[in-house]
Amino acid sequence: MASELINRRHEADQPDADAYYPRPIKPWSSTVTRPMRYMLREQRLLFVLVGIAIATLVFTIFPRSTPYSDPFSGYGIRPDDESYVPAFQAQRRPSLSMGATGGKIPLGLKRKGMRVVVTGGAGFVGSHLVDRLMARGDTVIVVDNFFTGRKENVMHHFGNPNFELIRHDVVEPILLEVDQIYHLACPASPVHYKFNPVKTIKTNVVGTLNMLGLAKRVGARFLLTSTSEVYGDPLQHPQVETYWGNVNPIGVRSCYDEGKRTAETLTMDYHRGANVEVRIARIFNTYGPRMCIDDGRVVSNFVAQALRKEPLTVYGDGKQTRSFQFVSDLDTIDPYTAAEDGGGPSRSEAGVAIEPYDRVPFSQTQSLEPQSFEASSKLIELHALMNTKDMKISKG
Ligand SMILES: O=c1ccn([C@@H]2O[C@H](COP(=O)(O)OP(=O)(O)O[C@H]3OC[C@@H](O)[C@H](O)[C@H]3O)[C@@H](O)[C@H]2O)c(=O)[nH]1
Repeated sequence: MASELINRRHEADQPDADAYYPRPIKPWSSTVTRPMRYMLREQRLLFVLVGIAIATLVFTIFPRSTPYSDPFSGYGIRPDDESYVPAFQAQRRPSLSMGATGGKIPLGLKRKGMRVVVTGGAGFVGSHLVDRLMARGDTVIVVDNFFTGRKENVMHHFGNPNFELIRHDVVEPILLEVDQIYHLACPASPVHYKFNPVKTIKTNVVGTLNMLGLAKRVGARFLLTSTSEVYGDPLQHPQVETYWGNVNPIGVRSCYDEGKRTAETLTMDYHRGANVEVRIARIFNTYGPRMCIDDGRVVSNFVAQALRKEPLTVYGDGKQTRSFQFVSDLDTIDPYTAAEDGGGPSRSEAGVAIEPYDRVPFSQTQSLEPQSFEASSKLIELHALMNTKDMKISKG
């Protein structure tokens, strides 16, 4: 009993671990003098002063001259590109470029060309457009997944500091700071777009959504390359831009026809709903250099068969008609800017009507749609269409 009491008293005498004891306050003189003594020891202060002097000297002799660098991604940024001013910087933060110091011309004033992205730019039509934009002095970023596009189509621009090539599928989002977006990415030959129909419509819908989202985000102007196939099997000839078409929604070509129609819808909805500046070009049958020999379209098929001295295969009854144009006409002829009263936003049709194939033997019969596309002989220049100022909006 006694021992128990003794032990308890012992516990009571122990200091309480949780109790708060303020630290003894140091005299103020030691708080000030300790760091000073530290600095003065071993000539540390001298070293600091010499460091400041060297830094001042370096910044005076070599003023800041590197251009703005994109804070978002590594895509397409070149430190040597002084003409590059991101769209959002030019539009929303003008004071940044105007306020650049160091004896150089402010970045915004040195800018020469546009910074543009061309999706599908390694393809047949896209690569010709890229040539045109490069010649104009633009900085061009080509985005292509090389499903039908080929590096050889743009290889002659490799090494040009104004050119960049990115392997990317537009069904995945991409972030680029650009002023203009030319959206061409999609297989265009019936053989190719029917190869994987789900992928084709996904490219048209999701891919176009992604690029429109980009346009909205960076404030870029957007051009959609649509197709004469939005008229389906037209009941009106030639097709005027206000004609809404006659399209089969469940046919084998629907992935492309309806895909492009949806892409047009999305483009207009982004324009009306998000104020994105848009252009839509409905391109008719185009042929020319860089078209693949196995492209599957009628011109390449006929040329390949003629070279091999084989009979030309004409599908169906051979009475179908198309409007054809040489690819350079799409990129070099003076612009026809559409947007007639009641028409969509700068919609244009390109092509010239030709006679049906009435003198070639046909060796193959198959059920086909549509029977004819006829443009009203309007020729457009894609890049000129993109740069038109007028836009008339359909009231329909
Ligand atoms: O070997 C062939 C190939 C095609 N044809 C016929 O020639 C016509 C043209 O066919 P193509 O395959 O060249 O192209 P389509 O006109 O059907 O589609 C094209 O139209 C507009 C563009 O946007 C697209 O690039 C493409 O889909 C069709 O009636 C087709 O049946 C042949 O008679 N023989």
